[in-house]
Amino acid sequence: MPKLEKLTDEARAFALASLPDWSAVADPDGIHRTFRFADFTEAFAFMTRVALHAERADHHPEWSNVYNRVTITLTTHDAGGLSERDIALARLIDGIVA
Ligand SMILES: C[C@H](O)[C@H](O)[C@H]1CNC2=NC(N)=NC(=O)C2=N1
Repeated sequence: MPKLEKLTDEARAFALASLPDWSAVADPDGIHRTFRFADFTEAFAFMTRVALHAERADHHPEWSNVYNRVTITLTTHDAGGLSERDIALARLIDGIVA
């Protein structure tokens, strides 16, 4: 399982450079991405896939859904900020929508 500690500034910059569709957010300290789908069914199917992975990894997104739009913030509550677990989940999510 990826490490729980908050990423150093250097590790954070390195990770974000490889996740061009995600942007850093300050409160909570994490990363953010908005997804748009054809309709609610597509959006919810995506959320279901992410949810199953999140539960398996015991690492869960902060997210909301309005019709075909899903907004996700990834942050590690137990670390008080961005950790490798968020980076791993972001990569997994990118893989799902790719
Ligand atoms: C007890 C359980 O392992 C923890 O509460 C997990 C659950 N999911 C989590 N998800 C996220 N995003 N951050 C956490 O710190 C976290 N902790």
